[in-house]
Amino acid sequence: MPDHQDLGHRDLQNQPDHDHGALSRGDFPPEFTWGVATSSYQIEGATSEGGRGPSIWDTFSATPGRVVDGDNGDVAVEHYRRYQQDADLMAGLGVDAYRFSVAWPRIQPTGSGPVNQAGVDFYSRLVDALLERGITPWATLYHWDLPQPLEDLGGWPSRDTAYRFAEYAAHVADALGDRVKHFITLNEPWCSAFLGYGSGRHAPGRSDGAAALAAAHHLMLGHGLAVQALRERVPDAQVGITLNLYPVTGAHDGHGVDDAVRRIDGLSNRWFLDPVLRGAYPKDVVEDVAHISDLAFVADADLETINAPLDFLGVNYYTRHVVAPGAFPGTGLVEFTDRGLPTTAMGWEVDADGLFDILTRVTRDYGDLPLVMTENGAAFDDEVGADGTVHDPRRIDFLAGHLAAAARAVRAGVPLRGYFAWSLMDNFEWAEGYAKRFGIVHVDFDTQERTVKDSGRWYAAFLAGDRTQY
Ligand SMILES: OC[C@H]1NNC[C@@H](O)[C@@H]1O
Repeated sequence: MPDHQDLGHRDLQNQPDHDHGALSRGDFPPEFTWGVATSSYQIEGATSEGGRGPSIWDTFSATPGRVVDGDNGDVAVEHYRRYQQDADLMAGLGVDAYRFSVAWPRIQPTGSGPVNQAGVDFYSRLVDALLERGITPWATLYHWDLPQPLEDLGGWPSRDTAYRFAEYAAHVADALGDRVKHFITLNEPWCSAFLGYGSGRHAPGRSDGAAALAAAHHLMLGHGLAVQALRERVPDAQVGITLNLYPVTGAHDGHGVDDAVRRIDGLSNRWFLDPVLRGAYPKDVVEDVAHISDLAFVADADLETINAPLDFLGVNYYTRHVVAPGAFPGTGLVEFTDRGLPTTAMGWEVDADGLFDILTRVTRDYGDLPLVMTENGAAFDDEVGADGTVHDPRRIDFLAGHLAAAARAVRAGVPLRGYFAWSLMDNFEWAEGYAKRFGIVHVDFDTQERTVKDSGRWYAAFLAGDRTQY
């Protein structure tokens, strides 16, 4: 069991803002884990095969107007049947590890009850395919595909869903724990709760602030209960959670900007970091949300359960939040703005310094718990050229710049233990459908042909020890 002491504020060595130059995997600790990441609904397809039940994303993407071009994950990139080919792709890239997610509706089609053996068998085959190629499996238990029948019973705003999640975690541990020793309980509970139940931009598409706060709590409660289930069944496992975290910067230094930064840092980062790593909700944010919810859903022992000791914190980093007080200062309204930096196809500013800032902040404020970059990458509009190659220099620049920032964080004292590029291959980008390509491997969605992009070749060379400029 981990025994990380919270060192409180640490004086991390200051580093120059930009140290352009050469970079190689030798700039990271020798035991550093290098991988690629995906998730079940985004790549598997075969949504009605192998006994799989419907998820909230099947329902959401079938609802007109919810997903660009009416796209859905029914076919995706056919990973369910092409997993051997995809494992070969990963071996060709030279990755140490592969972060995938287990689809709850494949394991328990209704979200509870006995396991669906065909679903268990698929992930067992996938794990064996990885191990045969010397690739370490990292399994995310929940990457947003909640079984629809559980949503029909109340979804994450309902406390019972947390208990169903712990039961599901136990089934996965029993099925895969003999070979899988790295588990991530949840991917980005902020998205599941606030996009799924707050803004409605993600499944199940509800817009109810109080429900979103209840969902966030029960996701974190499910996390804590799942950690217990994993520890009991796989005592030698490394267990963590993945949070999408953002450095938050004021657009200017005028009146009200500090409060805008505090509010957004609170709701984006501390609302999850504090319960999971400190066992308490941040008091200032509790006040910020008091007009939405009195948090009556919090039971006495919940925060102790949520604050389960972890072996690592997964950090997903894509960009920084730049904020300013809204049109009516003092009302708590905040506007998101930018700094005029180049953006990715998602409209997210490319800001590698933000990676350094968030990693050093987490270590400074939350102690020396090992960190793993469980996602980092960029969407750009890639095309296969007449010669069959995919030139994506901006993605190479993005990856090189962010790896340099990660190396800077390591030199500053951040206990960074791994990096997973998002994503292995182009896939279903949620409400954006297939219009946004994050892969280092291109997929022709009509033919399913995979083509390693220049960025995939670059990553493979980097992993092979080549030095790269950035
Ligand atoms: O938006 C890019 C990625 N962000 N984190 C969660 C993943 O499922 C997304 O594809």
